[in-house]
Amino acid sequence: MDLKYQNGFGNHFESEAEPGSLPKRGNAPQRPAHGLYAEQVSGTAFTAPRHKNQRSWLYRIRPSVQHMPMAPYAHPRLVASFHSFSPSIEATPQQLRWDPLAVADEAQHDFVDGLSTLGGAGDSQVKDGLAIHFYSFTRNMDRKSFYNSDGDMLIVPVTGELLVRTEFGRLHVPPLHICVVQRGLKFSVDGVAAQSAAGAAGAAASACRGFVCEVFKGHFELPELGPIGANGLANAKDFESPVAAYDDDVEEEHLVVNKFLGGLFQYRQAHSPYDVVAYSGNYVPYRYDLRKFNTIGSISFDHPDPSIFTVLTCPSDSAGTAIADFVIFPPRWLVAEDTFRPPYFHRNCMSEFMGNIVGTYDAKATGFLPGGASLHNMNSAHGPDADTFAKASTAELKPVKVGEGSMSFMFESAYQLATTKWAIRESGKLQQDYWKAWQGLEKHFVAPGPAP
Ligand SMILES: O=C(O)Cc1cc(O)ccc1O
Ligand SMILES: [Fe+2]
Repeated sequence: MDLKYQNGFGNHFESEAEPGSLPKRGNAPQRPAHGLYAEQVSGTAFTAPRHKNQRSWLYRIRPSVQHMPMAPYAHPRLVASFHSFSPSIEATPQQLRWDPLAVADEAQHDFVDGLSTLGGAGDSQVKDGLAIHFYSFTRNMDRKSFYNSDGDMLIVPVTGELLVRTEFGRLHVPPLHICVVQRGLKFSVDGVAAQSAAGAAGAAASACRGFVCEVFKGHFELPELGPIGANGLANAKDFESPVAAYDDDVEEEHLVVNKFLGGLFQYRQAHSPYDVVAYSGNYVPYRYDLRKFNTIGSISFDHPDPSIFTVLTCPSDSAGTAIADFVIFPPRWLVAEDTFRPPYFHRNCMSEFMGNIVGTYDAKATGFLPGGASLHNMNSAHGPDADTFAKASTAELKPVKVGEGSMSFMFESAYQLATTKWAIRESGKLQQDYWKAWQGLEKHFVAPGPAP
């Protein structure tokens, strides 16, 4: 798909779909060019520190405020309250793993209706916490648009190429890419095959599936590099933001769905939300190709912690502690000497939700399938399964490339994650025997005899 992008993470971008649409001076001239309306969208408080401050100016055909009254919008599988006593929640510290997820009646769903909450923590009302959703859809959103007042959404496609239409222009997001659409920005998620099938409005050729991490506070940032130095991990230059583009059906009626305080609301308007002819600013959606990640690892001994695979982090107020880290496990060389090379046995004070996009993951010989997921909640012990342990304990330690053609990811959070009833019961995909993955680990200890 031949779309144009502007590169750079957190840049102050400028883009015009029609030349001369941006003001020559300042942001809010008395009469913007071409009869456009100027509208600011804020991503941080007006008074946020300058290095954190995010906002964009949109030059659009009609202002966003021109719409009909809001009304509730029903959604069966979106969960907002993560207290253990909430009727939608079934929380457990048990290690959990799911076969590839699906939604039984997904044929009728678009992206918004096809969201199913797997779990989360915290509360959007006071802007702290996160939610993890699975999405699955076979229908385009057409003249339906979505914006989230609860937080930013990081979208990880597993099956199906996405075309994400936003107020800022369009992003092509196939599997092995991710995109982030921030709080308050309108967007529509379609399947690419469906979009390009002229005349077949609505129906998609095949199901699109993937995962969403929604963060209720702040925004995703690039992680600190510390002693790694000025380069490495995800390079800022590889993040791509859209160029301005506006709809040709700007005068048609559109439905807008808003996620607010955990619930959904809807309104109609007699014009497209994708009527932005030009924009400038640093609050702009972006995509990233995971294959561009510069993977760093041990070249001596020991297995480094997976924080070296952090693509993006949404920090909490506690330094180095994330509301959500987005971590990936790309193909990489393992060369460490005298080392148990796969992920170690561990008990983490952070919660680890993982998904498999493609291939096999080096800690699990079987059972963690593309489209599947796992959750090792705070303090729940986990690590290599018995087969992986047996193989890695005796493997010849020559350089090996692991995960050729594979990609798994993790949303790691400082919060305890409460799972939904949908995730535990209704999805029908929870593996009941996951606990057995570690039961084959044998006792190898032999007490040393008394000293001679
Ligand atoms: O549990 C997991 O599979 C994720 C993970 C990977 C790793 O290399 C080290 C620690 C860790 O939690
Ligand atoms: Fe782990």
